[in-house]
This record gives sequence, structure tokens and C-alpha cells, in this order.
Amino acid sequence: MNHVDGTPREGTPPRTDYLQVNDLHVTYRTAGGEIPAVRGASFSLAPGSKLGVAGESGCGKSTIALALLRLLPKTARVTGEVLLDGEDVLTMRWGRLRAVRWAGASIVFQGAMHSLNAVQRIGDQIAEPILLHGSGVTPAELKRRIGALLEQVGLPPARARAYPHELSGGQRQRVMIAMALACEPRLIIADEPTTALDVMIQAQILRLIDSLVGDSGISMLMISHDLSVLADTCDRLAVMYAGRIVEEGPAHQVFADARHPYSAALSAAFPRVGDPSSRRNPHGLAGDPPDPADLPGGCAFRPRCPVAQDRCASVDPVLWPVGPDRAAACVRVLSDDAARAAGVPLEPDAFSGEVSPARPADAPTENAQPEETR
Ligand SMILES: Nc1ncnc2c1ncn2[C@@H]1O[C@H](COP(=O)(O)OP(=O)(O)OP(=O)(O)O)[C@@H](O)[C@H]1O
Repeated sequence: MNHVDGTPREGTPPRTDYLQVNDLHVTYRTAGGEIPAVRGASFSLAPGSKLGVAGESGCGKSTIALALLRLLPKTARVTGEVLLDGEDVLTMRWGRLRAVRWAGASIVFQGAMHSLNAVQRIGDQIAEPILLHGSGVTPAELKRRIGALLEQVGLPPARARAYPHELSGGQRQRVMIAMALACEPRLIIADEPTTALDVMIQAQILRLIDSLVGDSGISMLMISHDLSVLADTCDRLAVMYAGRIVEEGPAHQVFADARHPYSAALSAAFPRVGDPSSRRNPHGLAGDPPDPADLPGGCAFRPRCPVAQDRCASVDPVLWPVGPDRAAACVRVLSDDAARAAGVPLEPDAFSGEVSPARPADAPTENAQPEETR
């Protein structure tokens, strides 16, 4: 078991996570000024585990996905660490980075129609990463591998001769997944893999991803604005707001019993299909996320928060433990003792009366310090 900041607890063996992201910051430089898109994200992914990253449009999810493989535009300034099997992607040489892309980790983007080359046959597109990484592959072996990959994603090998426009949206997304699997990566990053698809096809693609990742030991980072999709697919969830991870923990706990009011609103906005008990707030969340270039002081969620307190105007919360394996960046999760230890002002009526959707922590208080003081 690790501390929330990723350091191992005393007496535990060193961590074996395949992906370890430490204090990732991404700022875009634009003509209109600097846009801090990701503000200090830290998370990790053990081999074979699935982490879902959720949040509204513009909170920085895709920026994280692109940063993991150094695919951001030159206008992005990136700091922090992205350790893939212990090697920092952000500082590795180009030759090594080329080897890591596709084979160490690969990305399935949203909207397969835009990601596939419209004038190239499907088989030739799947062949590209294979040839990039295996110079000695014979034509017969290549054909066999392309056929096997198509079968793996539920398409007949003969579809290798098709062009993207001859396939349905779901089939195209299957091709993207086949490409992502082509070099047998240990991590797949799926950025809104089902967003453009109708509900039935969404479910099929999610089942496919689940079955492919399930027993293979491949780790997966799945990005979606839909918390219920992630809760059904992933082991852990990280909820982002305005460039920060504001809650992290086991998927079913974060979805069913959110500790951050933003996660609670997000899970209520995306109730589980066929589960009326999860339909807690059909009206969704009022207001819009803040402009990242003009964040409010204190907690960035405060202007929309249904349970904001006076102290939220001055405290910029960090991830505080709310259990052995969970954390949330909201002052309401702190007991009075933990708040004192963290230098957070007490709110006289903080834990009296109705506190839904956030609620006070049941966490041990000795770890409740701001991250930067640990
Ligand atoms: N190339 C870029 N140049 C400048 N700003 C950018 C660029 N890409 C993204 N941004 C800004 O960075 C912030 C985060 O964007 P990002 O696309 O990572 O969010 P997201 O959560 O993935 O949203 P969506 O689901 O809409 O893709 C947004 O304010 C966005 O406008």
C-alpha cells in the first residue's frame, strides 16, 4: 500500500507500477496568454489494472493522455515525470521514444474516422506500427498477424482490404483497437473510445476492451466524461476538475460514494443504465467549468459547489486521504484535527447538519497534510 503521493509505506516492497505520473503540469502558450491545462497530476497504474480519468470537457483529460507519450504540440510546456516501467518519457531520447510508442504504450483516440487514413486500406494501416517495430517481418507473417489482430477485435480477416469508409463507426473503432494492440503494448490509453458511437455499439466496444485487457496483463488508462462508463470498466477512478485530480480511489467507491462534491455531481449526472437507485440528480451540474486562464482563488470548484463554505474562498485544497486507498481535494473531508494539521481554517458548522453530497472523512488523521509539505 502506498501513500496518496505514491511513496511506499514503511516496510512495504517497492512499487511495481508500470505507469507512474508524478506532479505533471502542462501549460499551453497561446497568443491570448498561458493556459494551465494540467496542474500537478499524480497517479499510477499497476500491471493489468484499469484507471478511469473522468471530468467535463476542458478539464485536461486529453492533455494528460497526449503528455504520456509526448504527443503534445510544441506550444505546450510540460514539467513533472511520466515513468513508464521506470523510464521517464518526458526526458528520454527520440530513438527510445519511438521504440516506446506503440510497443510500450499505445493510444486509441476518439473518432476513428478522423484518426484513420481515408485513402489507405485497413490492413496497410495496421501493418504500419508492426513494420515500424519489426524490420524482419515477412509478408506472409505480416498478413497472418493482421488477420489475427482483426479476429481479436471481432472482425473477419478479409476486412483488411476495406477502406475506412466501407466500415461502420463501431468497426472503425475496432480497427483502432487492433492497431493499438499490434505491437503488444503493456499500456493502452483509450481517449473517449466510445463517444461517437450509439449506445448498443458503445457497450460492445467496452466489452471488447474489457475482454482484451482483462487477462492479458495490459494496463489501461481510459478517459471519458461519463463516470458511469468508467465505473463499469475500470478498477480505479481519478476525477479531474480544472486541470487537477480532485478525487481518486476504487471505481465503485468513487462512483457510489463520492467524497468530493464535484465527483458526486458527475456521478449523479451519469446514472448507471438500468440502475434507478443511481439516478440521484437528473438535473446535472449547474454552471460551467472555469476558464483555465482565469481560475477563481481558493477552490476552483467553489463557484459551482452546492456545499461551499467561507474557507473555500481562501484554501486551495490538495488530495487528502479519505481512507486507506482514497483521496479527495475538498476541505469538507478533513476532520477538525486533520484540518488543524494541514493548516486549513476550521469552519464552525463544518460537520453539523446535512453535508450531502460531500461528507466528512473517516480517514486516519495523521496523514492529513498538504501534499507539498510531505
Ligand atoms: N493545443 C492547445 N492550445 C491551447 N490550448 C489548448 C490546446 N489543447 C487544449 N487546450 C486547452 O487546454 C484545456 C484542457 O483541454 P483538454 O482537451 O485536455 O481537455 P479535455 O478534458 O480532454 O476536454 P475534451 O473532452 O473536450 O477533449 C482546455 O482549456 C483547452 O481549451
